[in-house]
Amino acid sequence: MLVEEKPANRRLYKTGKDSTDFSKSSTKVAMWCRARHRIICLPQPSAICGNARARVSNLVSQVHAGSSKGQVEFLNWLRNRGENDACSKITVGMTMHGRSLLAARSIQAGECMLRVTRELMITPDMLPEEVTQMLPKDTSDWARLALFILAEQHAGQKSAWAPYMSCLPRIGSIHSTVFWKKEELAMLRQSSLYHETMQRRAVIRAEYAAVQSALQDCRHIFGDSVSHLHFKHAYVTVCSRAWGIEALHTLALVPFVDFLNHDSSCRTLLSYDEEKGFAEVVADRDYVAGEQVVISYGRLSNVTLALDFGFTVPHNPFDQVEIWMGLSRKDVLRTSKLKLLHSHDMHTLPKFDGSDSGGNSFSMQEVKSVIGRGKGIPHSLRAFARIICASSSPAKHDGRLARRPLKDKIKEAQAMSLLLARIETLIEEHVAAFLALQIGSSSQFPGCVQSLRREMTEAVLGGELRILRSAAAWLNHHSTPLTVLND
Ligand SMILES: C[S@@+](CC[C@H](N)C(=O)[O-])C[C@H]1O[C@@H](n2cnc3c(N)ncnc32)[C@H](O)[C@@H]1O
Repeated sequence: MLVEEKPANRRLYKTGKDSTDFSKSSTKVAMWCRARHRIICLPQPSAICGNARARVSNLVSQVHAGSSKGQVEFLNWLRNRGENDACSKITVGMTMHGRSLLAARSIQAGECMLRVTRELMITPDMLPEEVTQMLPKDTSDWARLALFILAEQHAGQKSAWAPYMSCLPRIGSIHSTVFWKKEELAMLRQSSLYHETMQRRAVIRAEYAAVQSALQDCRHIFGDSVSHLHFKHAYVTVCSRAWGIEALHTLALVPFVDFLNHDSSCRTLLSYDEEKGFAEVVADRDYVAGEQVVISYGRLSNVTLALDFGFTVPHNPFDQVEIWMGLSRKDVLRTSKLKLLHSHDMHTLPKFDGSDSGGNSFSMQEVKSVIGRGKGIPHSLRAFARIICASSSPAKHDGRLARRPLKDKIKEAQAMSLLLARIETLIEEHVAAFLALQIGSSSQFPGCVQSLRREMTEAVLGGELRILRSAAAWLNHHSTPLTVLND
């Protein structure tokens, strides 16, 4: 059987469009759930809510209530703006996850913990008009909010948002893989996170280039020079804190709400009430006074958490792994197989030069049961494997049929074996990367930043390995003619 390997630089294959398309595709990816006029808002760029059990360790003993000068100033500023419903039950403090929100008194599940008004939200249209006029039309909302932050930070104490701006992360304190050194990122080569990070960097670079004239002509707003690092830091700050507010058709920074840390077991989301014009957070559990209050950023894998937010969670129930499958150039049936794939909406990605790569990337999740139906391994991936394995020119309707197990059990077993071989190769590569990480002496990762990034790498590779092994166990069981599934 002939299988084409993943192209060396998948970034160019992933969208087949220029890098600035990230912002548009992320807008599409973002999801909101509507309940009457109340709309659930989700952090962007990311996805939906989660309910699995893997709690953030929010030990009360590690919590320090809000006493720092900056935090007191921030809370006073919030009250002066009339946002009393924000902080009547909640206060600001520090935990092992940085600035955090804490219950100021006991809170019951189902209770509204905090409420903030529309006026507190920072949206991209709040950039000064003279800056907006200088921006290319397709400047993303992320870039616009990044420029807003840079402008307000330049204004310093004169900014109406100064107490909030001073609470935003400092340069060097966000651990998104976008900021990792070459040798740190190299540890992640086996993961899709590596390519996604390169892609994100390219997007930020392109957006930085596109806003140059605004930065240069509005020095009175931004200061004499905004370096690429400053812009990138502001951009990633937005990625790690902004929410998509569908009712307002916008991305928004929501001060105070963005001090909430993520817990993958939490079912609490931010919702926006269109009629009353406020956003609120309702508790999904009881909290005792002083305990850290958490929210869900969505059902996010460690790859997304590491890229967008700069952290990972252990045993993340929403982990995924990307698998590349492609038709070989040497396959004599390649053209007819490609035609068949395309006629059944099974896309193959274009290469940088516009030609067809003959393959695609598939997201796989953990397969929970070896003897079950293999939920977690996408049907489209299995169909792709069946089509790769076809040894005669497939009939027109075969694409649809390929989504079901083949009637010929030997052929079905061959297709599943092909998939298994691909997954076993990935397992070997992941194990080798994992071993290299273990062997790497601590002198290679001297400081706490390095050891944190090493832990993040372990969480990403470990999660992917867990999924790959679960799929291999299922495929091992279903890749002989005796055990293949019947539809
Ligand atoms: C929306 S902000 C939350 C407030 C943040 N802790 C702060 O200091 O401003 C998101 C950032 O909080 C941190 N964070 C949130 N949840 C976390 C978690 N479960 N584990 C580790 N860090 C977390 C990460 O640094 C992330 O980029």
